[in-house]
Amino acid sequence: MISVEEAKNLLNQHQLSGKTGTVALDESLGLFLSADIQSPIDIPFFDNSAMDGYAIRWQDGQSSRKLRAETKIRAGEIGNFTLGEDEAIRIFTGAPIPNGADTVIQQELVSIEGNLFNFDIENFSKGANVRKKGAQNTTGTLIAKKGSEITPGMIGLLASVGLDQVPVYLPPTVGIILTGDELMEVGEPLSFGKVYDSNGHVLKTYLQKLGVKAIEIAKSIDDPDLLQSQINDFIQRYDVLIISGGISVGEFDFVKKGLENASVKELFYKIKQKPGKPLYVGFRDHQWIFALPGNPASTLTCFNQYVKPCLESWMGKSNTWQPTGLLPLKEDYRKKQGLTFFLKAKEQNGSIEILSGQESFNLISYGVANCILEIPEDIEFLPKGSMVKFYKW
Ligand SMILES: Nc1nc2c(c(=O)[nH]1)N[C@H]1C(S)=C(S)[C@@H](COP(=O)(O)OP(=O)(O)OC[C@H]3O[C@@H](n4cnc5c(N)ncnc54)[C@H](O)[C@@H]3O)O[C@H]1N2
Ligand code: MOO
Repeated sequence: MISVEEAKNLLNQHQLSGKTGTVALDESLGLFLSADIQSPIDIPFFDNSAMDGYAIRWQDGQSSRKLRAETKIRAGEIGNFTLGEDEAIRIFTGAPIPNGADTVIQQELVSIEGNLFNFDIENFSKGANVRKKGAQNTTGTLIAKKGSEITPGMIGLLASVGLDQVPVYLPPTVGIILTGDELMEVGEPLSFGKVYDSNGHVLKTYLQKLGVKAIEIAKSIDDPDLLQSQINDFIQRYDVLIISGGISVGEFDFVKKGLENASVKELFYKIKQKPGKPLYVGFRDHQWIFALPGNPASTLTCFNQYVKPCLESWMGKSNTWQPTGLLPLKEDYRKKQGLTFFLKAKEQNGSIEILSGQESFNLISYGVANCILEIPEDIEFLPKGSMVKFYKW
């Protein structure tokens, strides 16, 4: 059995990265850029007004001038206007500045008497309220770096320069096999001896949260031949194979043998941790294979701690093994030495509360947990206030 640290080091050294490609801008949220982005155009594309008001020529140097009443320049205007000497032209936010003008006086700060436009010149400087062409970026400027996460803000930036397709690291395709004769689908009345499948729902939705779209789930009864044919089939068709359950030492745990038969190379099996001790990770060519212990808390914890960082690095994210941070414990904590404990916890107001209901079958604490806490193998007691590593979902 290896330690948590050894397992994470092995995975980190064996990183697999995904293919690159392009996706539609609106499909790119949460993915990572696979190339630097240079702006194809100047933004703003033309000098335009930052206010509803009046465009003037500063050099006229007067606080009173003729209002050219027949002209109004709106946003979207494509006409070409020129400001005469000692003139002011009505203009609206986003509209192109007329030739000859260089300043906009905001409408609340002017007075109009008949055809005469007046303002207090002391309140303005040359260039006021004009958004200059290229002020955001000029053509060819590096606006986003390779490896950056595509956030809603990044999508706004890329849209502002007109990109409809975005170069990204493509997410892996994932096949999930859920093992166990006892599994029933949610929505049906539960029978004696059975359990609702929760792992399938956790894995599918957690993968979706990470940006994985191509997901297929198969259920397998505890029959070695059926399991073998499902493993063989999924391993041909998916970048990543995740199996839930059947990886322990019971008579009906056929997963490890099935993976060996499919030429999967074992990276490790069993970690000194609770929950999730019998975690198995293997690989084949450019594929990850994760066999997660079936207990629900073990599946979720192993996904958060091991599968998620591997898939995030596949998708171009960096530093995926870092904890979210360190925070002080709200109460004393005691455990046995020898295993790293991952605990469901709640981070709130700068401290960490360990929740009750930590058993491997018990999902109650997961309903309120917003992070997983790591207590190292050699620790027996941590007094209140001790700094601990935590990992957000
Ligand atoms: N003799 C030993 N027995 C066990 C050991 C051990 O070291 N020696 N390890 C225990 C630990 S720790 C874990 S974790 C489990 C892992 O077992 P498996 O990966 O083989 O998982 P299963 O036996 O198939 O299932 C375990 C448990 O989880 C429930 N389950 C399974 N799949 C689902 C699902 N999709 N949704 C909800 N619940 C699921 C299943 O009904 C079992 O109760 O082994 C221990 N045993
Ligand atoms: O480690 Mo098992 O994952 O305790 O239930």
